[in-house]
Amino acid sequence: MDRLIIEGGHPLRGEVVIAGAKNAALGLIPAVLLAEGVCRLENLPNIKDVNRFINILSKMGVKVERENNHTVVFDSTTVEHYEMLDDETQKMRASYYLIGALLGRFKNVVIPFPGGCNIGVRPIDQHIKGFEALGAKVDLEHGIIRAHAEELIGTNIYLDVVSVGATINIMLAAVRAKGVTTLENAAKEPHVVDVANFLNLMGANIKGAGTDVIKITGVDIMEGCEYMVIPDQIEAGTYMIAAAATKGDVLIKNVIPKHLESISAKLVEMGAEIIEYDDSLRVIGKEPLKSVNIKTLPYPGFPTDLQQPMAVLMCMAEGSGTITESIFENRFKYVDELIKMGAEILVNGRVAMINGRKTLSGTTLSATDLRAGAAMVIAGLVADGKTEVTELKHIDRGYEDMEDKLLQLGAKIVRISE
Ligand SMILES: CC(=O)N[C@H]1[C@@H](OP(=O)(O)OP(=O)(O)OC[C@H]2O[C@@H](n3ccc(=O)[nH]c3=O)[C@H](O)[C@@H]2O)O[C@H](CO)[C@@H](O)[C@@H]1O
Ligand SMILES: C=C(OP(=O)(O)O)C(=O)O
Repeated sequence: MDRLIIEGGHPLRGEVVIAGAKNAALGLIPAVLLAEGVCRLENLPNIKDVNRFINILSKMGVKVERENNHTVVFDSTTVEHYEMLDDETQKMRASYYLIGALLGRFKNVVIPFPGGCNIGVRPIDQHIKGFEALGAKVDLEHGIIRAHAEELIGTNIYLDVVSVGATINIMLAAVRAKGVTTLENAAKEPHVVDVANFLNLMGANIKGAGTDVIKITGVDIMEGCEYMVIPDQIEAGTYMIAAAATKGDVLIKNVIPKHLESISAKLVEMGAEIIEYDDSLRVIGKEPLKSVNIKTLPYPGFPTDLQQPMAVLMCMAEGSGTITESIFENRFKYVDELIKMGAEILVNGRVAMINGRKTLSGTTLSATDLRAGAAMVIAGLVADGKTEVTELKHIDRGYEDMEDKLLQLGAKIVRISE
């Protein structure tokens, strides 16, 4: 099993280029199944989940041509399969988008229940409610999801919870429904907008993505197109936090600063300096950092995917603060790992109270999930002595070349492969 060995105490300095967004790419890749033509996606992040999804499509009969590590051409015109019970499909969360895309294309789909980070129950009832409202019959038995529709018919759908996955999934099916679908209480994340923009370029008619009411007028034909994935808000936020935590000075390139406002605002409140440019951000870590209170919320609120790295930053600050996790009910498992380093964190239900103590001591840590893994790495960068991070399979699902990027920034980090 691979592990990272990190020698702490070296401020990050220099430039880092942010990859395409994992959670946008994972919506765009299945969307190519809706095109009667060739789609070319640029700026795909070179991460395990993306490569896994590309392989799944290839096994389904999509012709896949990799131009390079970040650009892939997909031709799904000859695909006939709507059943994908492969093991790989259940290893990732985003395989749930095959339901919307295959219902849109074939009115039929058979896939296993999706996997992904173990951060809560993660039901898909809102996805199913949406598909059923569009006219599909959905069965979930023995861990297999089967959905079928004679025809999909546009309708009004109100999501009971703001769900990124349900919003994108319902859009994927509704673009090929007859008539108009109005999706209310929709998620507004940048990746929802990215998938809507891609679908519109293919010929769909989606209005309102980025607001909480999305109107989708079904179309009969969608064509191939070329599209570039947006930069990863969460990867960018991770390096912003790492720069502030190590008291470094990092220019974070290829970002959309607007998508990072909630993170920039918290870092400034803590005392870091942020300079915004058109498509980059410079983060200058300052001493002392003050603790803050954070509540995770759907976009444009503070993203749940960054609360773990933020917890490490709050360990390095003066005073005490809280993190309230309002999206997932079990996203504090990583706290036990930080406590091994001497962190003072008390979790009570959805709230973690963190006493900043400005030092952590290196030890062996397990990346319990993807963003916990990022938090462990940042903890290693700031800790006294040596930290070893195991279970890198989680980090590899969502961060492109993390150790190389950190090495370029002056971190002392090495991956041991076994
Ligand atoms: C592949 C991908 O894009 N993953 C992201 C996606 O996950 P995912 O799509 O799973 O997250 P959702 O936005 O759907 O979940 C938000 C909340 O709604 C609940 N819920 C969701 C669907 C449903 O049918 N019923 C229900 O109750 C969830 O349990 C959770 O409490 O958005 C999350 C929230 O921004 C991010 O942390 C994940 O990185
Ligand atoms: C929770 C995440 O991923 P997934 O939904 O793919 O498990 C994440 O990206 O932080």
